Amino acid sequence: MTSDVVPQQGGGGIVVEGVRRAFGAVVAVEDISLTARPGEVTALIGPNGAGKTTLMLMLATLLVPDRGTITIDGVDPASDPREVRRRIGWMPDGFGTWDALTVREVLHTIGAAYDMPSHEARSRTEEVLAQVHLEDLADRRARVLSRGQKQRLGMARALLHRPTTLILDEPASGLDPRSRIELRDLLRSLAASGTTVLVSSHILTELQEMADRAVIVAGGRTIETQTVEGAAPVARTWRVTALDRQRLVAALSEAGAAWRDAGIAVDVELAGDPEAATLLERLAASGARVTAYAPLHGEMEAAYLAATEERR
Ligand SMILES: Nc1ncnc2c1ncn2[C@@H]1O[C@H](COP(=O)(O)OP(=O)(O)OP(=O)(O)O)[C@@H](O)[C@H]1O
Repeated sequence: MTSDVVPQQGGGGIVVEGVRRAFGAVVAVEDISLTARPGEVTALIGPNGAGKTTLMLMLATLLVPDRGTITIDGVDPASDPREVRRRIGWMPDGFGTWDALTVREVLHTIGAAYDMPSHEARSRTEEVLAQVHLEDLADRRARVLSRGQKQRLGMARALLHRPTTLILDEPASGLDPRSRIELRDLLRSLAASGTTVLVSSHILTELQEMADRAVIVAGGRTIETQTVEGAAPVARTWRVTALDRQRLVAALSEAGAAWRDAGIAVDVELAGDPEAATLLERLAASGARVTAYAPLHGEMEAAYLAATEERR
């Protein structure tokens, strides 16, 4: 094993087709298909128990599917787990570390596990410590790290061997606001340099800014895949406030808009952004003096709510 970036065979990225995995009578993943492309950040989102972690464990070679196929850079994790482990950086949701070692020693040990020559493991350790902003804590014992600091160490571990593919299960949980922004920027820059990034999270506002594509799963099945830019036409609620509420309500009724009271504001259901723009023009002309006009949920949140509504 070396630390060089591994050339991709054929179609790179992650391709999952019709995958199922049960634990006895519990079907954790029923039928999931998805593609995560090199150079993109793909968000894996879905309710608790949807099967996201189980799928990621299969991608990370730690579980074998009962049915369906998985390839990572064209390699099947079930038949060639060693090769897949060379290509992937895996950050589980909660992981143990060697508590007696320092942060730096943990990374040196990981480097050795990837058969990196010692000098290379050392220089690469310094690079990833800088990438995740852990330089100042490099000589602390891993056991005294805070939760967010442990998350950053997990990210450093995942990056150490320069994987082509990152599989990250809730990497932002426990991170403070600045660290979240830094993680987002890091993932974007890794994607820009050709890495395939698959990331699960429940924080949709954050994924909205980070991801190119979202795959929504529920009940162990893929229920929707969409590009983040393509998410805009979804129907969603817009919250409106105006200095003259009476005129606002009259103008909404005149426009035939479906609205309801929301305290000092009014919530309006609109089919998409073009309808929102047209309504805003009418409200401006009505003399209601609109002071705020914005969607209640981001595009990804709205798409998620719509896609998962009937499964509640
Ligand atoms: N080893 C196991 N044995 C039995 N059931 C399991 C096992 N692992 C997962 N499950 C079940 O499979 C389903 C999917 O779990 P999974 O952890 O993959 O969901 P998730 O989408 O990651 O959820 P969350 O968002 O809460 O992390 C759940 O109902 C869970 O209880």
